[in-house]
Amino acid sequence: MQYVSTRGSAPTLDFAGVTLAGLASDGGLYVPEHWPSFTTDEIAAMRGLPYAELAARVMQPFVGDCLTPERLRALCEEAYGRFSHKAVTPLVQLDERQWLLELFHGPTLAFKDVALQLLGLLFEEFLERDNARLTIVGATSGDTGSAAIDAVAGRERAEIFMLHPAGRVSDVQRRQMTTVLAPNVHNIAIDGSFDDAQAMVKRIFADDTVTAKHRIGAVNSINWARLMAQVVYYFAAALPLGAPQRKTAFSVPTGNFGDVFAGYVASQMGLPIERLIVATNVNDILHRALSDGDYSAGAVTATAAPSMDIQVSSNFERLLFAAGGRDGAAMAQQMRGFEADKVMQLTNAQRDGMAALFTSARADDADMAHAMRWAQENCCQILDPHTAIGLHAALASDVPPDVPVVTLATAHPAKFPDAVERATGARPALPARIGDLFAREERFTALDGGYDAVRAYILGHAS
Ligand SMILES: Cc1ncc(COP(=O)(O)O)c(C=O)c1O
Ligand SMILES: N[C@@H](CCOP(=O)(O)O)C(=O)O
Repeated sequence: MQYVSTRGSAPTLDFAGVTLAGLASDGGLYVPEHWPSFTTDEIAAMRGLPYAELAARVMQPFVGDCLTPERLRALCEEAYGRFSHKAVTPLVQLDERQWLLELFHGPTLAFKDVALQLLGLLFEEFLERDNARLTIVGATSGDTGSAAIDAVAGRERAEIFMLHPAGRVSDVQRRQMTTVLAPNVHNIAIDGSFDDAQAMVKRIFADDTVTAKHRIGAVNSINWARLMAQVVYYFAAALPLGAPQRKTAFSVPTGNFGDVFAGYVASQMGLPIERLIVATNVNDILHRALSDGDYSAGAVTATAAPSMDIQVSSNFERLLFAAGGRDGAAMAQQMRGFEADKVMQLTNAQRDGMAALFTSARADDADMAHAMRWAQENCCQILDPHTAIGLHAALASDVPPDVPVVTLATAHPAKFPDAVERATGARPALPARIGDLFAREERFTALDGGYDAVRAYILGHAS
């Protein structure tokens, strides 16, 4: 399998190449040059497989000959062996048609672990092969940071610089990052929003002084391997609900559009998906883009679901490219316009390409709290704020009544105890394995000098 950039002018790479490259050199995002697909019989034969085996089967076409099937399976077994639930991503029934897909049983309690546990191993594999080192630069609104740090801490060939917006992640999220004291981990609190942090990361990739000295890598969902690993759990959820004979709908709490784009990829591979519901908080650029074609970024508003406090939604570019006819030159021009003005109108082709599969909904903090209470009162389930936004959208959707609706439960409620307690009166406890989180020493550097300060810090500390 070869990968092409959404902006058309970066070199074509194989899977190992895109995994280590992260962002394409023309500023675009890598996507497979075509979507591999499974037949109905091949999908039916996946039913009942252990998660690691299912993962290897779904991902093999993307990996191509960069890993043997046996090696890919071994890496999946190692990655998913660290999850605290044997099913890895268990399905929980809420009522006759509503389901939750619990994606938070990994080491850092959010869906990011599903991809990042594997990505850490893939980095090691490919860096060993090239006898190379990688300087990872990432941005987080709370969950990618800890999952990436857990996956990379202590590794020989990689170091990580993780930028988070100061004061805009929960205390648990911050401590999950800043209490990891491994020498190859550098936490940086920036003065700004997640969007500012993400823009700095993209600038680092384009900064010749930095890239001349260090090979820069990505752990954010700009890295194709992140999305590839997330495709798997759409299969894991749909198979027990009747796929490939029966369709499933998914409601996906969305910020950077990685998780829901993985659902789009699953549908392109032949998984029968009735609908992908894009659920946003009041930072609703994606809801506006999908409902009336207006992709214009305003200021980021802080909400009770801080990981989705995002206005510039990186992976939307992958959907615009795929749904709009795969025209790299046009995409580059459209994105240059957006980067300059923060305003973009979707083309008719792009809107038509999305209309059949995607709908969207927006939830404010009151809607979120209402959904949390619904789950608590009707199903004895305590949800985290992001999952509750997904459930709000699922309950409000007009999916046909015979189609099961699966909400992706993207984080453990204990990551957001204050918001959960405010909405439900229940204060979720941290799982025992991180029960001492608030007693651990924290280490991070606060930088308020914008891009130049971050760049100088990385240049001064990268080995
Ligand atoms: C808990 C949680 N839910 C949902 C999201 C949104 O996922 P995505 O950015 O892939 O759209 C995030 C962050 O990205 C998150 O951390
Ligand atoms: N919500 C994310 C934001 C970064 O998204 P990513 O999927 O592109 O890494 C976070 O928790 O950091």
